[in-house]
Amino acid sequence: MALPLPTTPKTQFATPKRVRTIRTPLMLENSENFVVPTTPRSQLATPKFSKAVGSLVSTPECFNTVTIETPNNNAPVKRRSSKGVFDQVSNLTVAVRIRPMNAKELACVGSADVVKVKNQDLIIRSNPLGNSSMSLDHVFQYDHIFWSCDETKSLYASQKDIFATIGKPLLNSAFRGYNACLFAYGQTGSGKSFSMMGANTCEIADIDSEEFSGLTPRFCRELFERISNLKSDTTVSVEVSYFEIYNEKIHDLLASPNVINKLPLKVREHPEWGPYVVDLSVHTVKSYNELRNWLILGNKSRATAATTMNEKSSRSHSIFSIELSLTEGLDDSDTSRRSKVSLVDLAGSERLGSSHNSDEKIRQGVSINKSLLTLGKVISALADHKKNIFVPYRDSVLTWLLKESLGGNSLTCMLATITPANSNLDETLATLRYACQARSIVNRARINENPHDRLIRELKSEVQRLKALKQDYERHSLLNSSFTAMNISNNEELEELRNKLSQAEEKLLFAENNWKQRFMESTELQLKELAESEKRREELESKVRIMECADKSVDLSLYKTNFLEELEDVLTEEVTSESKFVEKISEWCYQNKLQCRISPSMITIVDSVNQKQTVLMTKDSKKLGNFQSVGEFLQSLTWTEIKNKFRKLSKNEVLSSLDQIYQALNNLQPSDSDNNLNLLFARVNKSLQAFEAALLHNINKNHCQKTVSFNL
Ligand SMILES: Nc1ncnc2c1ncn2[C@@H]1O[C@H](COP(=O)(O)OP(=O)(O)OP(=O)(O)O)[C@@H](O)[C@H]1O
Repeated sequence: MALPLPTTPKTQFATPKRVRTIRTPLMLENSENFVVPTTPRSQLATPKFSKAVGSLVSTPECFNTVTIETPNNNAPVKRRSSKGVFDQVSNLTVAVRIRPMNAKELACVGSADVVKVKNQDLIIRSNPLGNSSMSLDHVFQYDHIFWSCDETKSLYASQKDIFATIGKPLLNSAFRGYNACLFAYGQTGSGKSFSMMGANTCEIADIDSEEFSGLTPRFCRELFERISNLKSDTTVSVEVSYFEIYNEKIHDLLASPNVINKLPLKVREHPEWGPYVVDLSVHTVKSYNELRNWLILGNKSRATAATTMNEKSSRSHSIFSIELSLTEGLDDSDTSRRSKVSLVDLAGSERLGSSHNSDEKIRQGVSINKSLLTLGKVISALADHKKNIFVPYRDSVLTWLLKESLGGNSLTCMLATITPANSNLDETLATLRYACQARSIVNRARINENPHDRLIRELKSEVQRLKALKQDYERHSLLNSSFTAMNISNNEELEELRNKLSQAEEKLLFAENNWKQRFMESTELQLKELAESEKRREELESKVRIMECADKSVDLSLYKTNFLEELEDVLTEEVTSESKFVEKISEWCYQNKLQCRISPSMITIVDSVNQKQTVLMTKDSKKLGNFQSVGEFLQSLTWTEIKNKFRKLSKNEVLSSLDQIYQALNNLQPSDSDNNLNLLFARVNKSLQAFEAALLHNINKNHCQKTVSFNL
């Protein structure tokens, strides 16, 4: 689309603040191909916006105004570092894509294409005072500018070109073990989803179409192509997850249908791996087709809402993540690397006021803006490069989750999408300035690998480097063999190099041996544990076998017991002849008022009235059968006279003795706290009382002899 021919401004005007103004001769311009300044780049650098100078410039008739909006030259330039903590320190790669004008934009009264790409410059022409006779050109520079407005022109950048320029380098990085992130930023309808996913994100044919397929499917396709070309001893694992952030809430786009739309997921931060989504479903994929199915499923689940700008405009931020793990080698010297790739399609960045939305959409817009607003704050804090500046990553879910991708352990690319229509000029300028600022962000990426692998890899590359140097020197010294003086110095350097090389080789050998040793130790330990658990498993299995066997073939009914039956048996057990004998004797004694003392083997019968006693053995029970009655049997026994050694006690004496015992017990009463002793005393007391009662009850008084006898 041709730019309108600018006419020379007649009056002085104020250049917008924060931009440096230079003057371009108007004579050199034409409507087709206007010319941008040929000033060397270093001179064109614009100071940072925050420190930028505003100036009032009087523009002569023959000049049009050009503002250079590229970030200042003090921003860190791309650099690599093989030493130190980080493997790669580099600025965010920023690319801009311009889509063709759509029917609606073309139909606008006075519609015009205000975007022009010239060499490395992106030029936006504006009429600051709404006056078509005055124009202001904003010149921006980025790492890549993709002009996708007319495919018949050579400048045209197709989906394939875009992937080749910004997608492939990230894929290369992922295979080397770096985290990577690609995010699309721009106003609604500017082509973010088209660039990231394709024309129609829910159809296989479109996702795979050579013409329309976007960055994400191309990335995944090439990922599996490369995997298929890897060495056969490489073990690969690919896991994918897909979620959206909608109204600051996270929804899993790949969760099973019964989980979907349930409670939003939460973000947590792991000290080593950074922020992550808790309980997000992760799916292992073995082929591109499998992965594409998940991608389409996720795209279908995305929340969409119509806006005035784009019928199916997405109001959510979506993040598709791929985790790639590679282990090379099948023996003890294998090395493994892993990387996480995040492909992010942000929601439209336009200001809320520019779309006429319902309340719900305004609410969505507020949340979307919160995330994008925080993204803006994060980008400006990171672009500032001041030490200890606070970066508000945690102020929104989006920035928290993108923390590693913005100024962290990741190689990151931002794709800013814009429309060429003059009706979107403000949004376009805002997007481009945002993108400019993002260029200053410096990421510090590390290869994600185990420390041993890292050490060995670094030493190997050092050995390679030194070997190459040594060969160079040797070749060099051969060529110059005729120059003795030079030869001497070369020899010295060669010697030094040899030393360095042998030291590095020694270190490498040591590290490899050390690693092998540790590997063997841990393998041994694992084998031991395996053997232990195998043993336990066998024991358990054998127990199970025994139980199964017992269950099948042993008749346990024989061992069944019935307690009540057994008790009954005990109670009804046949009384032995001896116990019957003891029973008969004691009964007879009781009836005839004789004392009968029973012990296990003998019975002593005392006739206290006649002062006689006899002893019979229980084992003589059979003798009872020879007599008519127990009395007869007892009379047949030998009775001996009782020799009374004890003085007979009077009742009073007995009672007073008991009183004394009670008294003593009272005096000896233990303390309240000694429960066991108290219990014992209570029992003694009770026994004494029982004894006393028994005495009184069984007393026989003999008034003639003034004696009492106790029948106990
Ligand atoms: N480079 C392009 N070439 C042709 N058509 C394009 C291009 N970029 C975008 N479009 C078309 O423009 C329309 C809007 O694009 P897209 O849906 O990608 O915008 P978006 O920025 O993702 O919007 P939203 O923020 O609402 O998601 C679509 O119909 C898409 O096909």
